[in-house]
Amino acid sequence: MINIVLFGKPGAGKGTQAEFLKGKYNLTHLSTGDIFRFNIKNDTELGQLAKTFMDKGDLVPDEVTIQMLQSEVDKNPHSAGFLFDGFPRTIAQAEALDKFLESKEQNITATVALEADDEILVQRLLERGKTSGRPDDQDEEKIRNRYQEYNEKTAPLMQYYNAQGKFYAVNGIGSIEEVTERLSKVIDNL
Ligand SMILES: Nc1ncnc2c1ncn2[C@@H]1O[C@H](COP(=O)(O)OP(=O)(O)O)[C@@H](O)[C@H]1O
Repeated sequence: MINIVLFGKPGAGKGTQAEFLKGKYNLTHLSTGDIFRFNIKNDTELGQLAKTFMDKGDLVPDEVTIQMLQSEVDKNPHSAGFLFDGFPRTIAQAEALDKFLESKEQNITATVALEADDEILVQRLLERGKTSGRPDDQDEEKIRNRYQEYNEKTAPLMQYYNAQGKFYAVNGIGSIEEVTERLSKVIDNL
């Protein structure tokens, strides 16, 4: 069983790469962003709560996100492994995930980061915003706020996983296939 955290700044290509990796390694893909958006679309209680944070580019509170993620994992008891995309995003989430997996006699195998320059990513997101319909992609101020959230709350996770000897980084700039190839090399060597 392998459990991979796909790590990277907003727009780094996590969702795109996850689409390829989940099939290749037979993993259950859990994107917290996608799950929140699904709930917003269906106007659930969780969606209404998450929307107030997401629309501003703020993180959704940890308790809400952690609980949701755990229930998604529990919905897939026969999974051969998970690909976590957009989670964890804070140290509290990473600690909760470690504890939760430990209670199931599992752990995170590796965290793989997609690296890319902020200015390239902001342009990518603004481009995506033209067609995605995502309010958080359509306004440069909201995008900048997501980067601030990332730098303050998410970036420290690199150190967290590095201290566990589980952190790997690949260059996220290149064609989709090139980046998939780089990620696969890391995963194949785990
Ligand atoms: N693990 C998480 N913790 C808190 N909020 C989250 C988490 N995952 C997603 N979100 C919320 O959903 C938004 C969109 O997330 P995501 O789709 O992963 O987009 P991106 O990485 O492109 O910013 C985030 O800005 C945040 O508001």
